[in-house]
Amino acid sequence: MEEILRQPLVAIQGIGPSRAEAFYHAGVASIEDLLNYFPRDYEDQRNLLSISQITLGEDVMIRARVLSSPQNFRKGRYTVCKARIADETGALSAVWFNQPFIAKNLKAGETYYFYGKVERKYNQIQMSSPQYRLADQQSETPSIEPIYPLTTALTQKMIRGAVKEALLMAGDALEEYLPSAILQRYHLAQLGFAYAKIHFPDTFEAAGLARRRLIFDEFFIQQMALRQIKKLLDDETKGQIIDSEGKDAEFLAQLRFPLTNAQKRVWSEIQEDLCSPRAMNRLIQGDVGSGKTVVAMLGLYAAAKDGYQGAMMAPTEVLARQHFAEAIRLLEPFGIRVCLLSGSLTAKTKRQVYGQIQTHEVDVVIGTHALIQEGVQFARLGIVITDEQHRFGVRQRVALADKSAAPNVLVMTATPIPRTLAMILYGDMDISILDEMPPGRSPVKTFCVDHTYDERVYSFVRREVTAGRQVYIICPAVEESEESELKSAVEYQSFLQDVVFPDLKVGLLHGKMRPEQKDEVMEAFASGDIPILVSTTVVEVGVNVPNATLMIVENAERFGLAQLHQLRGRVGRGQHESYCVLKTDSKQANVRKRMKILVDSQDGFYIAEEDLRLRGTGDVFGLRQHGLPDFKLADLYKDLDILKIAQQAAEEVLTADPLLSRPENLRLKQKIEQFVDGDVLKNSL
Ligand SMILES: Nc1ncnc2c1ncn2[C@@H]1O[C@H](COP(=O)(O)OP(=O)(O)OP(=O)(O)O)[C@@H](O)[C@H]1O
Repeated sequence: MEEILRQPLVAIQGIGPSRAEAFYHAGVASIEDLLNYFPRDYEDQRNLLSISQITLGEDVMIRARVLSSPQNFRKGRYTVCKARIADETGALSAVWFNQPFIAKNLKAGETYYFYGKVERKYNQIQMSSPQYRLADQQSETPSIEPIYPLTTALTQKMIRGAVKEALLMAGDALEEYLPSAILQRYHLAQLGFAYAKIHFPDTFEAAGLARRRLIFDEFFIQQMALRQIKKLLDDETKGQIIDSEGKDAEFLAQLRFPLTNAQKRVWSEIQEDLCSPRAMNRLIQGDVGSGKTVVAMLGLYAAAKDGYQGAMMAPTEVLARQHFAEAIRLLEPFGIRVCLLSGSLTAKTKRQVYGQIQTHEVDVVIGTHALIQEGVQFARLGIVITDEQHRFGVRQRVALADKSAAPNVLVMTATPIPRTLAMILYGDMDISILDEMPPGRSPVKTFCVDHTYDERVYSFVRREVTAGRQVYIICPAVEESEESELKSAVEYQSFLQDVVFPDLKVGLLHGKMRPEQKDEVMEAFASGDIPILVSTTVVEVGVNVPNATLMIVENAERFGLAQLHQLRGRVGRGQHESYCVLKTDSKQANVRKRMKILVDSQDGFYIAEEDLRLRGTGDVFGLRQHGLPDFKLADLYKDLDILKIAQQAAEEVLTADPLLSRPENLRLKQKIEQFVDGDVLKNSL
């Protein structure tokens, strides 16, 4: 029955290849796509008024005749198209901005329906950018009409007509697949009703119910899929059992500090996972500087001590080196053999290292992802530690689970993902949170200034350097072009070196440098040889130089809030008072607002929530990178309550029928499989 949904658009009467192509450009290829091409708004034609009845400031529908041919004229940066329109009770002007083609489409003497807001402008009554369509001769019943997002070759009329046909054709294919108990408990509309009414509602209430049901479905199917996958992994993986109970004392004794309570708690959660036969699949979420590295080292230590190998993958070469140095310091004293797999190794050395890994001559391998992904064979891999951007895909894990023994996987993230989002992104993982900073940290004092403060900022830099501290100066990547990113950091470094601080060493770090060069600079900065480092965001994640106390971010408006929070996290990592100066010349209100959030708060979770609130889910600190599935209707911020019931419902359905083997759940099961196989989750798998 559902085959009908997969039919191409040409199956719809009246849609030929060229119109199908126009739909294709709007992302609509099949009948199902068309049904899921939701209106962005509605026009309320029930509210058909005569011109004399109009209340200013409200959206209204009028039926009016175009008096004379519309005219285009320029006004500043805009092309304005203006038409006089009238009914029996009065006349007004309709105006459109930057849509000169309207002048050709609207015919003088014809009668149209116009829908839009009527306002008084320059002492004239005018309707701004109204939707319009030719009034049919036959008498029509007034209705609520959908307004779809348009692309150039499509009109509202074409889409409305096609959707009407598609709904008729789909008929039974939109049969309900949710158990009726769930529909009743959560007051959800039937699926068929939802599709019919989201497109052509009789009332706004019906449209609301339809929307709620379809948003529920988006969340529900996604949650069900993640839970199914988690369950599959839980049931089927035969994890490597690493018993570290009571064996960590000597490691802990060598640390220069006791673990924070949060670190202790998270470590014991990991220990529990490690000694269970089910493979660990855990995410550690910790704000910048909360001390994730030492927890990772404990994991590697435990694995090595129990006769397993461990791998830790870092997102950048700089970070891999830093972790490697830390591993040498913390693990080698216990006879644990550590090696670095880095892009800068010669092919010969690499082969040697591969051999050593295969024969278990090394216990812990630290590297960047590329190398680990090259298919390094481990003799006895017990634990894999990675970062969130490169978390093992679900598919990879399922594949690993198929083998005799699956490694334990620990994913670390410093991105303060709001909890609600974390549940969506990582619904297939267990989550541990490091919600405590090591003692002795004081907040990084943050200021936002414009270029008129340059001189003062330079003196501030000098003051910190004179006091023996170090400074980062971050330059933004400029407009996607890597060339210009490189240039701006390079130019600024030479300006600072030659003109402002000729007596001090100003280092330079950017992604285009060779790995050895980057290492050299990072090492020189870490050891204090370079007091001032001009860098691109290469230092964003994880770099740890506790003596650095001042960070200056140029063009701060170019960075996302969470990214700025990450960058700021490079200072304030030691005992000294630290500062962050956000430089921007932007006067835009939203930039000011965003900067103020950082000036006022140090709490990554709060910052992320605010970012989410200010921006909606459009591009919350690059969520795309996290593989967040695209929701068509759902908005993570506004629809949280629906997400919550979707989670409850998923729990309920799976508790009653864990394998979805009951006949009434058959369609649901198919839907989930389709979802997992299909495009929707592709990114996060
Ligand atoms: N319990 C602790 N007490 C005192 N200092 C600690 C503690 N744990 C970690 N540190 C120190 O805090 C600093 C930050 O730790 P680490 O680099 O592990 O942070 P992180 O969570 O990885 O941060 P980021 O996300 O910024 O990389 C390091 O200098 C580390 O030695």
